[in-house]
Amino acid sequence: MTPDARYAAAADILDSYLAGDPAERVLTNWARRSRFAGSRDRAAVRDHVFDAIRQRRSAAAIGGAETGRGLVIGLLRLAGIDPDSVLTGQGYALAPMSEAERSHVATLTETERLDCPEWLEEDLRASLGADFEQVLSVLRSRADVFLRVNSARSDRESARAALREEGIDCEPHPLSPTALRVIDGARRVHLSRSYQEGLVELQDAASQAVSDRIPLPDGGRVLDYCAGGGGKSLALAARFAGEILAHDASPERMRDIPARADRAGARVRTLRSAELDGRAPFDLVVADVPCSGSGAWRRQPEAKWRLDRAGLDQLCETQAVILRRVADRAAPGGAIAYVTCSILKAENEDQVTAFLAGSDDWTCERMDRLSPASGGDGFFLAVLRNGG
Ligand SMILES: C[S@@+](CC[C@H](N)C(=O)[O-])C[C@H]1O[C@@H](n2cnc3c(N)ncnc32)[C@H](O)[C@@H]1O
Repeated sequence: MTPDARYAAAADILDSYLAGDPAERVLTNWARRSRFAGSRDRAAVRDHVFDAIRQRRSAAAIGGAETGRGLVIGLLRLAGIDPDSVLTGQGYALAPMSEAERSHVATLTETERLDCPEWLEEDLRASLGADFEQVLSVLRSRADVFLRVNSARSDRESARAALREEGIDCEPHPLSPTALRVIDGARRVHLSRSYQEGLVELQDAASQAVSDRIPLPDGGRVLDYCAGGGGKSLALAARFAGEILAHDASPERMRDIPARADRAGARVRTLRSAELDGRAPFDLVVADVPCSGSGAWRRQPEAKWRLDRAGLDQLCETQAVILRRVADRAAPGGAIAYVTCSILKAENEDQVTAFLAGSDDWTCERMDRLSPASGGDGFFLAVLRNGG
């Protein structure tokens, strides 16, 4: 495909996304239909699509329309590329710009320029304070790919050298002693020996930093209550000699955990909800709760535009319920590690304050906020201790 044809394909895919289809599904269907598209074409089209979604508001304003075509014109202008050089009408390129499109000039408001959802501006300003502009700007860019070195199997420099031999170039990242940022060869990671033999896992650097800061008990029982695919469970297992029990309200989300744990040589056992009471109490419960994902909008930009007030309120309610539920399962003297990948106070500090107000036996031992400006996703961690 020519570079112009890739932009045309992105415009079509963006039209379906704007009509309500998940971008990932539209991309997969497009790739199936487009046998002529090689792996480089697919990667480039995908990048255009997700770049446009990350910058949806500013690109629509600069492009003159919230359509696939408008977003592509806006995206090109934002990148300093003359749209006339791409919308040529030749071959499979988009049709040339009309006079109205060519002469469109937009003066963007600050929230448009920062791709901030209008309705959430006040909450984000209150949550981020002086960092509002910097964090929102960072969230408009692509996320880095990070690996976690499995410290039970290797050290960071040896893993880095093994990856280099397989054509994957990495550098250490300051957020965590196990974090490697992939500089080149990210698409080769899944097939690499280092990955398949459990030397490294894919995990955001800030997610690793959060796991590093969770205080593990000396022995005893650890429950990962919202385990999902097991990212936190596996990171903790590398530092913990005992068994980690993984649970999720949707057990199908944990289906990859046994294979991932085998690869890493980790002791992680999945539990069904009905089995929880029989294993309680726990010395540590990790509650990596469902949240807005606002700290990870770089990685999942669709979530930014999908979120609304009712959805956020519902998430906050679920988080409060989970906190109360896990508190009932913690041992005397035990801890809860409350984690979100949100940058919103309502899901972070406000949840901790509300929980402590209703729970005399509990205190907050530490609170950490990891900003997306530090290179990884935005995360929040509160360690709550039961005085017993
Ligand atoms: C942020 S994700 C977990 C990510 C995971 N810990 C990791 O590090 O890869 C939140 C998870 O919470 C689960 N969940 C949602 N509501 C829940 C509930 N009421 N109880 C337990 N898990 C829940 C979701 O299915 C989802 O997998």
